[in-house]
Amino acid sequence: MHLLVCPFNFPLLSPPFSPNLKVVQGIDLNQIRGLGFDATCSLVVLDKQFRPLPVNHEEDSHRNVIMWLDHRAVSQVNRINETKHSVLQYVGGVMSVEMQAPKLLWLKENLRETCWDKAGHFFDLPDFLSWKATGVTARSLCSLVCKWTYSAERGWDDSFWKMIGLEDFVADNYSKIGNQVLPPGASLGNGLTPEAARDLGLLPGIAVAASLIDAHAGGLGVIGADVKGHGLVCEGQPVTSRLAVICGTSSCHMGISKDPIFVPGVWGPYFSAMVPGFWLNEGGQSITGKLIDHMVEGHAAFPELQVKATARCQSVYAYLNSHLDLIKKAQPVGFLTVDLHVWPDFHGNRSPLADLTLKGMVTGLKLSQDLDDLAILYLATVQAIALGTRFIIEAMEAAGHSISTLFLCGGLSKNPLFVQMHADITGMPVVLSQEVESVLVGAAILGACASGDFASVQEAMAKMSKVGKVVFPRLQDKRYYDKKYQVFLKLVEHQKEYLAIMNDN
Ligand SMILES: Nc1ncnc2c1ncn2[C@@H]1O[C@H](COP(=O)(O)OP(=O)(O)O)[C@@H](O)[C@H]1O
Ligand SMILES: O=C(CO)[C@H](O)[C@H](O)COP(=O)(O)O
Repeated sequence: MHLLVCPFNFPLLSPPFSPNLKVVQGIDLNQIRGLGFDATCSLVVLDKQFRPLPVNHEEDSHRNVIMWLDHRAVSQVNRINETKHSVLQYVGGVMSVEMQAPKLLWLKENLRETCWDKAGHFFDLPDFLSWKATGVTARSLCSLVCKWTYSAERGWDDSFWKMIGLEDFVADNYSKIGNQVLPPGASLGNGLTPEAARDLGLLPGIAVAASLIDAHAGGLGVIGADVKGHGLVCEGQPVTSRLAVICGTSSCHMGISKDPIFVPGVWGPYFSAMVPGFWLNEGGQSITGKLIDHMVEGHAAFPELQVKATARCQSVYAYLNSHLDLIKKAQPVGFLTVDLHVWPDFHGNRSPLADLTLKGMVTGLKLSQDLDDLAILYLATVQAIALGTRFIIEAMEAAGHSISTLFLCGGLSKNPLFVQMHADITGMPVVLSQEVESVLVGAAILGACASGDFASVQEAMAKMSKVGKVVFPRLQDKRYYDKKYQVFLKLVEHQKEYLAIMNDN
């Protein structure tokens, strides 16, 4: 049996459906039984005839997607948060500017005639993809619960939409944002339409699953693996002791529980939004991989790094890691940042502070800007991201989670330094999957459920997620990282003090 996975981790224009067909090269198409989608939670806007509508003042309908990390709707989200509506309890107490309600309100307030009045369908990107494949407009419970304030138990809350000025959705029974909701992995309609099959180079009628947001697919892809024989504390413990960390452009920290846990500043609790029957809390850092790229590529020594890495046929990150090994001498590599500290919120803080006004900070810069400086700044950035993970875990544990093991996936999990720093700084073992692209495993799990090959998502998770490597923390370095963490917390405290000084009249 082969399962096709189609990840779309980027916003795309509505038509045409432009897949990467390499994934099925050399495979007998008759063996492809199910198709699952995951994508970032970007907002796709279509008119009543399903044609793209512009989400910009230039009226360019080729740009009909508001990307997840777009922070245009700051005023709208502030007003939504001021309502203190009870649905906000289920998004960590504070709605993020990256969710869909503020973006929708922005469209209504800013592009009334060119977009809002003409709009027929607002989709989360994963739901757009499953609609495009099947013609079925049903939404996934995952996207609606996590980004649109839908409750798995109570459905839409009319009073919320009325209170924030989007009563339009209530009046038409939510037809534009979804009034048919299916659990991730449920089979959609008659499967792949002939038109989509032609576009994708697949056979019509294969099962297509209700989709997942990318981070949630990553969570499914890793969290249920059988860990026997790896010497892990989580062996024999409930799955709720595992935290899936999906780290790519951003990082998402997915923890599950049997009962709802309210963690201030951490999204959720969301019922059945990832693993059916479990509540999900989702911590996050809005930029992580993007921040590392930004720090490295913006440094004066980057051109020299590129030349040297290319000469060795290495990625810049592999080169930097080996360079750090050279300059560390006898000490552990992490100790190179004793006087260089980074606060990583260059795009605001998602969790646990839920403060989009926070900015990045670096302290300890010198006049020199050579390759050693670049490598050490890169290390301090990686450490800052790992310290941010520790900050999120502490908030989750203070609220009732009990986490013992991290399961990492996403582009950053290919970086051994990033993985080791997460182990050392959190003090927890890090499990990497056999399949590096675990987000795709999550999408394949959906396809396998839709095709009926597995009776439940849990069964598919247990069979399809596999442990690869385990990285243990260097506990002898704990004292050093505890001190780094103390400085980390001071940085944000100081940033708030600066703001207070500047705002004092
Ligand atoms: N081989 C690698 N070594 C180190 N870092 C990597 C590697 N590949 C990707 N990355 C990092 O991962 C990030 C992208 O992760 P990815 O999961 O592909 O992104 P997305 O979240 O957008 O799907 C990049 O920003 C980069 O910092
Ligand atoms: O909010 C999300 C998950 O809930 C986004 O989809 C996610 O953070 C985007 O991630 P990336 O660009 O790293 O794939």
